[in-house]
Amino acid sequence: MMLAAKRAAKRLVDAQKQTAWRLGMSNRLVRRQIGLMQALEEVKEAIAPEAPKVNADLTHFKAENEPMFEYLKDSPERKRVQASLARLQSQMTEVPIVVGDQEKRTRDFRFQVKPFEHRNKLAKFYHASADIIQDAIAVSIEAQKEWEVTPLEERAKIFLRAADLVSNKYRADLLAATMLGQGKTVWQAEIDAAAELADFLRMNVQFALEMTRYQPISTTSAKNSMVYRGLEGFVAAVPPFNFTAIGGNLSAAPALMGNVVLWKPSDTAVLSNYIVFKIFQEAGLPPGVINFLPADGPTFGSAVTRSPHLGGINFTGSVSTFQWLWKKVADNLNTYKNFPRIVGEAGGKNFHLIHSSADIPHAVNNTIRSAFEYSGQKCSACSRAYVPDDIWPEFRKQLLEQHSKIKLGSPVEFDTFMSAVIDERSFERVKSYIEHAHNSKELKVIAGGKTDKSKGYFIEPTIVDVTTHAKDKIMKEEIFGPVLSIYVYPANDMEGVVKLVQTTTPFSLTGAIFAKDESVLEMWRRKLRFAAGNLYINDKSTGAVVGQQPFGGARHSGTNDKAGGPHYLLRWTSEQSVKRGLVPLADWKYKHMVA
Ligand SMILES: NC(=O)c1ccc[n+]([C@@H]2O[C@H](COP(=O)([O-])OP(=O)(O)OC[C@H]3O[C@@H](n4cnc5c(N)ncnc54)[C@H](O)[C@@H]3O)[C@@H](O)[C@H]2O)c1
Ligand SMILES: N[C@@H](CCC=O)C(=O)O
Repeated sequence: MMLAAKRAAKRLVDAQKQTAWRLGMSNRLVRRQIGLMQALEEVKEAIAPEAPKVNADLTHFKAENEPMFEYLKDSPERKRVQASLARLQSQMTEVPIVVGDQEKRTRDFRFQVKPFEHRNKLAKFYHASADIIQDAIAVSIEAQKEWEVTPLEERAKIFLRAADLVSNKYRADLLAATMLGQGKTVWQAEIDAAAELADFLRMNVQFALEMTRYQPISTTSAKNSMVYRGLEGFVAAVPPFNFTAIGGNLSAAPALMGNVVLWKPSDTAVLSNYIVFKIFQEAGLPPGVINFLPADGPTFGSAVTRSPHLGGINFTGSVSTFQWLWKKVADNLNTYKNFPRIVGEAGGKNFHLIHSSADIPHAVNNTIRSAFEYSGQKCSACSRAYVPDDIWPEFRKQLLEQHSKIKLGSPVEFDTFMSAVIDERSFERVKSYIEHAHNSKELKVIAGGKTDKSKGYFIEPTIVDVTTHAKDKIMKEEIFGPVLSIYVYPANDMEGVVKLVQTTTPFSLTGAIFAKDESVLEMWRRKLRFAAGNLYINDKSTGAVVGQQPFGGARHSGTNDKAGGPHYLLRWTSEQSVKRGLVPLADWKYKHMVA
């Protein structure tokens, strides 16, 4: 692209020189002026983000992880994001409900605010009523007739085009909406709304093509085949607020496999999710395949679980919401045409387990990042750490030193490391855990601990020493905020600490072990086999990359269907086995029956 830009710029300069030289020669001047304008167009095209390109032949399609920008000072990518930030902040975007090709608005409107300046409204959106949700079900079932029989390659091309729009044309807007609406710093927005989203869209295409390549064995007497159908009915996609990419994936992955979808975005991520939805439209997704339905959670949950057409639920969020939905499905089981597929990724209480042989600065830096990046609002965030007493004094010193350098502030300032938590409900919940730590004789707040919601929902990165109380609720329950609790264990009690990690919480999402001693790593790996769906060795518990660390946990952390992995799409297809007989049957009797 740089070469093209240089060439176009040179043509522009040449055209300008010649224009000046020929000034006064009117007919040539006109031609020159035309040349000048053409050259200007070329420059604009060359410096603009690349236009989407989709390979027409997908036979050997292999997806690659999206390269990431760093947003250094004065870089073109930072300027693009700054322009998008300025634009989105200067207006209030209106987000309609979209059912089929119809935009809808209701009297029940709300505003999405910036978590770090909650008086500022970013978007106005409308909640869909139960009637609109019913309409959307009917529209989607109608759309399914054509979409489900559209060849996979055709569906795939739409999502590949969408991925290119994410990587290029709308990258800056997606980042800006995620920064302003969900309070992410530019880097956190880049890994989510650009890289992870583009990766989900492309990798899912590769996985779908690979999966559907499987065909059963045929013989001389029968030709066998496998048909990869969508589910009969619609899929309800219900994402959380914290990852723009998850909204895109929960809706696009089922749609890629021939399903129709009702996508209910989170109220606190509605703007970024709407941009993703618009990208799907621009990429060519037919109306009604994915319907965009901001709504009150229980209203949406009740409406979709009441419908006989419910084919599946693709959920990510808290355990309590997931359990609520599952119970509703159980209550309505007799009304469904099919057993709905239920995929749910839920919360975590993720651990960093550190050994005496660990590289201390490495473990400290990883713990700071995992516990506090995006204010601890990742399902994978480290919120409990186990440090042996023989290295604790040094570990503590380094941890507090690094902690003191963290900047808590507005995410639109590029030196900010973490910003406000998402909303007042979350602020109050996290604050209650910090107050519990302040008030408990057994817990000691050793860093942070202050909160302030006057301007934004700010909570200091907080570190709690749980000293003797390894099973305090602060070590057990998901907090989903910037609170790290540390238990200092006797270095010689390796069995004891492993048991604590295993049994303290009902979750099993992510966990990290830090040691240089290989025998310890091996032993911990074996003993913690069921303690984490994603286990990290000498690396932090956050930051799973699509196609590299397929993501998900078991126990109360979810159904562990591994988004970003090759098997996820199996949940969104209902296979049909077809046998075609090739040889006429001349006699119904078996050979052993004939004398
Ligand atoms: N395991 C994972 O992959 C993963 C990834 C991201 C987030 N999470 C989890 O998500 C949670 C944070 O997200 P959140 O606060 O948005 O979660 P949440 O459970 O409050 O909400 C999730 C979604 O469910 C909707 N909802 C709420 N009640 C509903 C109901 N009765 N019926 C239908 N929908 C309903 C919400 O509006 C939202 O869209 C944390 O627990 C975190 O660990 C898990
Ligand atoms: N992809 C994320 C997990 C999503 C949960 O919030 C990570 O691994 O950090």
